[in-house]
Amino acid sequence: MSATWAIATEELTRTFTKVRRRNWRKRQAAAANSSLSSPVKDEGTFIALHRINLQVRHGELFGLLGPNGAGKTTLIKILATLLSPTSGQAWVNGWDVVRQAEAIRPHINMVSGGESSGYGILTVRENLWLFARLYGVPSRLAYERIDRMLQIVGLEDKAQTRISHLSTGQRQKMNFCRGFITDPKILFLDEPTLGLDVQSARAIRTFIRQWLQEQPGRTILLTTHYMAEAEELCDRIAIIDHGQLLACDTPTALKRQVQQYPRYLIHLAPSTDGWSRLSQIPGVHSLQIRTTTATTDLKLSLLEDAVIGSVVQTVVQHGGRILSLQKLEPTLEDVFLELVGRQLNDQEEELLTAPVQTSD
Ligand SMILES: Nc1ncnc2c1ncn2[C@@H]1O[C@H](COP(=O)(O)OP(=O)(O)OP(=O)(O)O)[C@@H](O)[C@H]1O
Repeated sequence: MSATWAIATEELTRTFTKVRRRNWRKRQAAAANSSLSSPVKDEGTFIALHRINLQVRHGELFGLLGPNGAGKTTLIKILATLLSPTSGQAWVNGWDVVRQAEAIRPHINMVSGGESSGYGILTVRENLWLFARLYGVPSRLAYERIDRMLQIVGLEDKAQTRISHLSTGQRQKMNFCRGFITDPKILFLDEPTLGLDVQSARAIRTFIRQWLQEQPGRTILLTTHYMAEAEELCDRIAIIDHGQLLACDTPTALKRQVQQYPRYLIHLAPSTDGWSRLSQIPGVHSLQIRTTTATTDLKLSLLEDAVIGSVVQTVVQHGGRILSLQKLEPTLEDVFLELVGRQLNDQEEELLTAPVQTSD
């Protein structure tokens, strides 16, 4: 495969062997007392990645979105040459991840949210300098980059602090800096803003964009649980679940896939009137009614935008007091729900996907 793509995979598959540990200790003891060299294991195979075909362009910010256990980290580890595929192939900058791992490594870097890398007795600045030197970055340039990065993530006052004295979030910020000080051509960011406060996460997102714009050709593969983050940052997004690639496109194109009809949400002052009559209006495709103590919410899907006029008229004629009316644009959450069958972030659940309580 030529270097046309920053990252490419073909039928990439990774399985893990499941070892059932029933009676493990008993069997170990039995083996120790017998001529058997090791206990017998019941084994099964678990498919973490199944025939993934993916192409990421040079200069792209490409997102991997998927629930826990979807296979995101496994994919990143294979691309970062830390794990071998079971079958299929993968290339980074045109090099094969198995046969040409040595060629790939100087040009990539990887940051995993929540990792605890580094040497506790060294300070933040010393740790980062050490990593930069391992990649052959000249000492002065390394210090320049370190100081810039620490400033960007707001960690400059901790530069001389031993990393064993850092909080989890501060350590995460340091790891983020580590990813950039080697100026990689291709960077793997696995949940880079996991657990960070809102302001720090925003600063990191701004920097990621800026870093890509500074020099064309740099590529980032990012995994995140945060839909808004994926939507804000990524040029294209791949949605994976149970090791399978379910969709891959720009956020706009993905959202277009799930919205067939224009949708509207009307908040009414609480009322008990028979709003199900709205579904009789020509052009109303579907209607959901949800009643809370504060409002009666009508979610409508219409054959065309013009129908909203008749809906409003009917509501007013029947004494409905409209508190607000909004057109609902599809979100990545809708796409995810449609493809995966459940939400990525339960806490982000909103009216759009909440069960309809009544339909009077
Ligand atoms: N070394 C391993 N041995 C056995 N199973 C593994 C191993 N590594 C990962 N798995 C399994 O492979 C599946 C995919 O894991 P992976 O870490 O890639 O998911 P993920 O999408 O990154 O999830 P998360 O969002 O929770 O980090 C999981 O079911 C996991 O239990």
